[in-house]
Amino acid sequence: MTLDRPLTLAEKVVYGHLDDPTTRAVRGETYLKLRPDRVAMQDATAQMATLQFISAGLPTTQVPTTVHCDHLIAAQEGAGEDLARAKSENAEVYDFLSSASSKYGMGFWRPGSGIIHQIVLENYAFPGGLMIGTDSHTPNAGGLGMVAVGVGGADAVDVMAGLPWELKAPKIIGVKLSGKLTGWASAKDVILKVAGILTVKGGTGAIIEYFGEGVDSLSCTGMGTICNMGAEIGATTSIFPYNSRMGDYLNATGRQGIASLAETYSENLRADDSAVYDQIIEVDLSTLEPHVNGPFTPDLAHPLSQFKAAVEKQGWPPELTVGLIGSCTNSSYEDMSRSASIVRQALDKGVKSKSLFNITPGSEQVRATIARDGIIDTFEETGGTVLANACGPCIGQWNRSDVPKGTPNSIVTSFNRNFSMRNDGNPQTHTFITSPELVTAMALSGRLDFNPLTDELTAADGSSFKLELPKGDELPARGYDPGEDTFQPPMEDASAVKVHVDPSSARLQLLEPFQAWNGSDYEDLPILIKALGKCTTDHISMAGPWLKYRGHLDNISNNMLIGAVNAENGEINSVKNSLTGEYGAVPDVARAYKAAGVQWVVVGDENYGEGSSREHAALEPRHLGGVAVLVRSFARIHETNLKKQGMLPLTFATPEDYDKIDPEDKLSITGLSTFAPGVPLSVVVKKPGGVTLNVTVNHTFNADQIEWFKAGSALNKIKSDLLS
Ligand SMILES: O=C(O)C[C@@](O)(C[N+](=O)[O-])C(=O)O
Ligand code: SF4
Repeated sequence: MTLDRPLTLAEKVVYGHLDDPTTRAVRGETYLKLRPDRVAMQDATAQMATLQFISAGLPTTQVPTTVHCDHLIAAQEGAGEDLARAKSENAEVYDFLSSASSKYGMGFWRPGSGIIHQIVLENYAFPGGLMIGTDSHTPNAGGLGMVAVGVGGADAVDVMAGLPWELKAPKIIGVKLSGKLTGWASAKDVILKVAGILTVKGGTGAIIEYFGEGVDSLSCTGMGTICNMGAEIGATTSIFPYNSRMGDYLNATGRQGIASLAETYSENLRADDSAVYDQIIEVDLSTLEPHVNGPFTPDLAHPLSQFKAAVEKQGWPPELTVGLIGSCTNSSYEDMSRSASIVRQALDKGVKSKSLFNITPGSEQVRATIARDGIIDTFEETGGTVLANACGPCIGQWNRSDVPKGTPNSIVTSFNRNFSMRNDGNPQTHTFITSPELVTAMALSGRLDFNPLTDELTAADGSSFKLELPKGDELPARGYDPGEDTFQPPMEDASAVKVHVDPSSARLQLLEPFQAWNGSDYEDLPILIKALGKCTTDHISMAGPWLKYRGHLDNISNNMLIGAVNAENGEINSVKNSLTGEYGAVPDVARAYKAAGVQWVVVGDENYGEGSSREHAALEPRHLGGVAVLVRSFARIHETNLKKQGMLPLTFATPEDYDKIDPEDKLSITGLSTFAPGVPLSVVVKKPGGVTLNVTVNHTFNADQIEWFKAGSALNKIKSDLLS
């Protein structure tokens, strides 16, 4: 690609992976066909991706691919017991993924290995690379200078099948970092602040690229934290330029060769001096203070100095029931060692954690190293519970027993999301996000409004003391201890391997192809639900106890939209069946429509489908008879997932038109016979009294994607192309 302009780093990496190097890319407009270097899938999304790969009848993956078992391990007693229980409870799913990995040439990281994004950083990420992952926090690898993008399983299938991966050329938002972190501030606070500035939809369609002298004051894993949480502002991904901190991390994790290549070609691993950004945000690290974000949304940012007042004013429960450090966002050696230094200070004063305190190491390597270095002992000495190397409470895999469901309470985590009900299924749990260091300090005090910069703790002898600044090693001084080898490499000859799906299984179900479009407009469709306000993928396809059904489309569809707020009555999981006039659970009403041969639509608000890459949020409405989702705006991944599954993601040309539609209206989607890129469609809204109004709706389909819709799904199109 010959370009007559200076390039940002993100463009250098993206355009360097074009299928056709002559493509001329226009940011925000051109659909790029790209060739990723790698695919990573976590066990809760890999099942459906693998089932789609199997249904396409493809022989083996064409691109290096790994499967990571990290989401299905429920936290209850602690690492050993929880992992043993998970291996027993999830044996069927692990066997399916393990055998499919062998059969289709994928590496398999067994349960206990660690969280996908930490494993990727430790083993596979490299500066200048491009990868996709079936998890929205895939961007964590931006901490090693990679363009790493979260996608739905169907996108992964494209790449595993040897097809190019399609991405609309992103805008590039620059974040210029100056100064150096001081005091209690950490890398986490950079993204907590940026989230407050950009909000949960501010990064949609954009790559966030960090630059400036402040970059060099951040550790590699700290840069990973910042990139990881870029998913919370809807960013396609985030990326840092190559620097010595990345080199140090690559050397510490046995990748000296990559480090030396990156040093040699570092010019290509940073933006050109006069690169142009679509927007620039400046953050002075020297004045950056710690932040606490929440509750219920990751962009509700509170500088620590203002948080105590906010807790009081808002009436959030000030007692801190549980502090949790870890998750893919903050579970590095540096995170653990800095947190342990705070615990140690308190223990030396005879003070243990007043709140329950849970710790999830990011990987077996981190666990083994912090165990060797006495850090686990320190956590356990203060009463902490070290959980399995897994997602656990972050995704609701938490058999929580300290607080009855429905009880208002506050927890604080070093995670990346805090949506309602996400961690423990309790809508009254107020989850706040901050750095692991601050989580630890708050847990020691037992209070949500504890500020270590101003407040004191009481020592065992009754004296008061202030916590000193956290101290920790960015990398283990004695090197990493790899711990147990939990990796199953791809098999050389997998011809004898059988992938078995029991037809009577409750957790795995082979997929049936979706029906092709019938060539007609959609007439007088009922609105299954008009969702009000925030409707994330956790609202559309809840995780937690539903994670066990992620490989069984019909069973998991019983959680469809049960967390969405019905604009008609302000309730969740209660909608009117327009055939009977009775109210019922959303999935039940959808099944009643399907049984009656009635197709339906969903109406939604801003940033619909925010959050996870779980394509179940698109597969489920498709499976239960939905044909379109009409909203004010979409989150990127979810909009693509809806297209991939043959649904119509549509947006109001006039956002205020959302208010003109009432739940009992009937919608007709017209103009489909001339469905074309850039040509809006028209929705005829019929009110119960017979009044009708026309609403113009937009879409972002390109010509290829319109073929997905006509074929019934992208997979149907792939199969027909492969067979032709
Ligand atoms: O949906 C899941 O499988 C859990 C997940 O890791 C997915 N995600 O972020 O894309 C998450 O954090 O929501
Ligand atoms: S955000 Fe939570 S659930 Fe998702 S990958 Fe990270 S640790 Fe796992």
